[in-house]
Amino acid sequence: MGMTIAEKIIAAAAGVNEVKPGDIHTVELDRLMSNDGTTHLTIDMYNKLKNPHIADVNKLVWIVDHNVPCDSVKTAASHKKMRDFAKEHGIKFYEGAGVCHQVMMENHVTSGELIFGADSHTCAYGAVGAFGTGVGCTDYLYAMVTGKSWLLVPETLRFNLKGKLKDGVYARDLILTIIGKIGANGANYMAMEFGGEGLKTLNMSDRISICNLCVEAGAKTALMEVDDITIDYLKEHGRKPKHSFSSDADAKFAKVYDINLDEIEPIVAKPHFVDSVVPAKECLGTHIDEAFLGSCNNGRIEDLRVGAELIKGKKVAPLVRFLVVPASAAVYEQALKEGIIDTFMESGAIVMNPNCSVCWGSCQGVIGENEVLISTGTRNFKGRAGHKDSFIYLASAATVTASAIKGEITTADLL
Ligand SMILES: CC(C)[C@H](C(=O)O)[C@@H](O)C(=O)O
Ligand code: SF4
Repeated sequence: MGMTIAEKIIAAAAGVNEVKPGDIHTVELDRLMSNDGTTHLTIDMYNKLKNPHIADVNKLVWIVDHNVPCDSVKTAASHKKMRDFAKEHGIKFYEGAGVCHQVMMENHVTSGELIFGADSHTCAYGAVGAFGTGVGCTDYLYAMVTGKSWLLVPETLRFNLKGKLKDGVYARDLILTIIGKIGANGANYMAMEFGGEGLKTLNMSDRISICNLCVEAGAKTALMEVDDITIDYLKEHGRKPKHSFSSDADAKFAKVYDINLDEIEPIVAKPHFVDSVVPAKECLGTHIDEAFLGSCNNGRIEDLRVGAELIKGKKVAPLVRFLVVPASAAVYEQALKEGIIDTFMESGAIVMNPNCSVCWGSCQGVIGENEVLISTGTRNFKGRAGHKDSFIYLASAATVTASAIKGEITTADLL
């Protein structure tokens, strides 16, 4: 029987020839990422084990990214716990290097790997054809101690991409459209697989943005076919694929969607759900207090370029805060070289260090009561960016930047 990409990766990690949805398998994990959101809890549990040990320290990558630099005495204590433990055990450790998923993509992930991350957006790694999935710290600890875990083989939703996105329309608009179409529970415990001719028109940054957000439709993981764009990206970063899987012609999908990229328009997700999507044009004129360009979804150099091109020679609207936060130190450096940071500074934007920033909403840039934020972050749940009575609209880098310039929601073509 034919298999999907998710099934092939699980079969390889379980050391069996064939798996099918609903089977449960013990799997060997390739990598284990954890960040400052929960690692202190993992360490506390680890210290209570009867026989604490790490199966293979080389699999572990720990990243301080959510509250960087540290914003409270409480956070300082959990960061110190993480740092000390990483040092004692020789765990690969990053702090200030950027948002965990971007750091993982730049430095570690390769095609065909099976990766657990103690973070829900670990599905981003599907951009290079790796099975990444988010786990809680208990599952993380088990995997850390044994090097293994178990997986229920998910069904797969297949998205056949056709055509090409129009000018001024971005990957972010595409994935918000898909989430709006299938709903926040539309892919619960399923793999979302992307392929087709249209995929070849999307660069690695687009692919990361698409896979990253699939968890907002409930997906267990997201996966893209490995192609020349994947191989070139890996080569540029000094890596080779572990496996280059694509689905068999007779693979079984729970459902197949044909998506015509030419039909996608700029989209906005309205407060307080990621699937509350409408064409951005329906939100024109909505007053904003703050705009955020950053996060693991849209803080890459490609996103900053889009924003910088729009804002060059213009100013952020009076009394609006525009926070620009590169997703990694590497992105920041590249933006400096290209004069992009200068452009943002000249416009009156506030450029911050690489971190989760407003997307996480408990470190910097939090919004107050009744305030409105337009954001390239991943979530717009009530209170996510600050006060419980505040409002978040999600959109592409272009729509966010255009809105920062206008002081109200607008699209780039209307500037
Ligand atoms: C802190 C972390 C556990 C959390 C997640 O799992 O996604 C965060 O990154 C988020 O985006 O809400
Ligand atoms: S940038 Fe946002 S979505 Fe990404 S890891 Fe940080 S808090 Fe989570």
